[in-house]
Amino acid sequence: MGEEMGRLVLLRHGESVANANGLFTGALDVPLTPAGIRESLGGAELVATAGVAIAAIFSSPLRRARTSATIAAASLDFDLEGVEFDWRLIERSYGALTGQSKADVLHRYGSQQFRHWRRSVTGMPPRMSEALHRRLAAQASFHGLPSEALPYTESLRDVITRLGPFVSERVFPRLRTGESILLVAHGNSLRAVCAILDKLDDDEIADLNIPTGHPLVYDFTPELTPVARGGRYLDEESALAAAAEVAAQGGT
Ligand SMILES: O=C(O)[C@@H](CO)OP(=O)(O)O
Repeated sequence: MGEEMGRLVLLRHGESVANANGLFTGALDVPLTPAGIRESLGGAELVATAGVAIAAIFSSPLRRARTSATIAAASLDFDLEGVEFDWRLIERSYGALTGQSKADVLHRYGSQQFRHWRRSVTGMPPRMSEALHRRLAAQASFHGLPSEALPYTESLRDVITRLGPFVSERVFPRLRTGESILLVAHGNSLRAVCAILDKLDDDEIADLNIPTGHPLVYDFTPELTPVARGGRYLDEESALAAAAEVAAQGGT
């Protein structure tokens, strides 16, 4: 039965400089750290070893995802020119929190507000200033993208809304024809993809954390329901330990 359906592999970019410094990143266009480069390579090698024949790679156009997608393409012997970029995979806009220290925000506003902004479905960080918006829009990765690619702030619900059409227009049709896909994106844009695939409720979304560099594989029934809810990490034990570390960022 489900054998002819393609597989979907979700890969969060490797550790970025902002991740390493404990900053809210969102639309900040930061590079990977050396450890993040190694993580991306390790993640791609796991996909290659698992024998998933990737027919399409979609990536967020932000630098940290682009680098990870490039590393993955090279390890999977996938034509670099064939990597497709889609702005809808960009990280959730963290509004005025962009670039701020998670520990400072936690200290200033308390754990309830911190978790509401960071993990709830409806929580919206305060809107960013015009000056910050101008500075972020001027980053090279945003050149040529539509204005919707850089909202002044965003809830996870907004990210789910922008990714719904991406999943139904670009992902599902290829899975139906048996093509396997690699999606390279960000912690919160991938949480939104999981929310769509698994039809997660608000509490499940709030508890979901995606670690950097660990491939998460979904297999589907012909009705495009995940065979295993939540998918399966190729390196389950270390991925779950890394997800717990993400959950604890900022001291929560
Ligand atoms: O800072 C961010 O943009 C995200 C992902 O790196 O962090 P968080 O896990 O706190 O949502």
